[in-house]
Amino acid sequence: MIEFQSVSYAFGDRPVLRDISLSIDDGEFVLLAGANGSGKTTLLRHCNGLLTPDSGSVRVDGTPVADDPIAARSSVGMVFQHPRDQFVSAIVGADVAFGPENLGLPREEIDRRVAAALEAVNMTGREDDRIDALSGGEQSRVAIAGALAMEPTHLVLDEPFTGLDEPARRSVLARLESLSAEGTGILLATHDLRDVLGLADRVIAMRDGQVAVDGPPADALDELEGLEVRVPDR
Ligand SMILES: Nc1ncnc2c1ncn2[C@@H]1O[C@H](COP(=O)(O)OP(=O)(O)OP(=O)(O)O)[C@@H](O)[C@H]1O
Repeated sequence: MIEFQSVSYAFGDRPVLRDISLSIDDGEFVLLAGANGSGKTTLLRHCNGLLTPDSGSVRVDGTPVADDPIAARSSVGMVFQHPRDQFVSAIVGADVAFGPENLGLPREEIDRRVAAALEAVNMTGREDDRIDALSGGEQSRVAIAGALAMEPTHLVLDEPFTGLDEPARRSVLARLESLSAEGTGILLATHDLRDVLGLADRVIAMRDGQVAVDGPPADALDELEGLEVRVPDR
């Protein structure tokens, strides 16, 4: 479980998160919506200690992130908006294998995870490709594969579908759905709820650093008006 307790955070004198309290259960599939600048990325970056609250606390599986950021980083997989900053290797297979290798897993388990993660993003057989020769969408897919290969307890994704083509998007969505069914908590920030709403257990929408909407998709839809979120036609 990821728990935010009265979390506030400011960049300089600009408050960006204001007294956020919420928890994401294991296996829960949660969409995080809200206008540009409403605080979604800032909230996500608190989940594994990349940012530390000015007040309040964030706990992962009961342990305050501030007490054990390394544990939080291995339990919470993150996929960021700008994957270029996320790569540690020049080659696809080596990059995706990096996290599992750091966990000290046996070679065959690493190979299994890399193959499964690349399959989930429709990049089977691309292990030897150079990352700098990939398109932006392909790089995003490698970044997602890197997080999947860690098989984290929680997965946090910031606009993961930007630049992905339709088959890749469908494949990633299917993988997220099965991970959620297997018990992985998923927190996915998006402006566009159209494809993902059917998979979600819950929608949280932010406005000016606060939680404006929090509920099951069917209830949340009515409340999203005015929050600059694209919703399915009804
Ligand atoms: N490094 C930073 N330094 C100063 N201000 C920042 C920084 N990062 C974000 N902010 C400000 O914090 C506010 C919230 O930003 P955040 O990126 O969390 O919003 P968001 O909801 O993820 O937006 P988007 O939908 O555009 O990704 C914005 O006003 C932004 O300008």
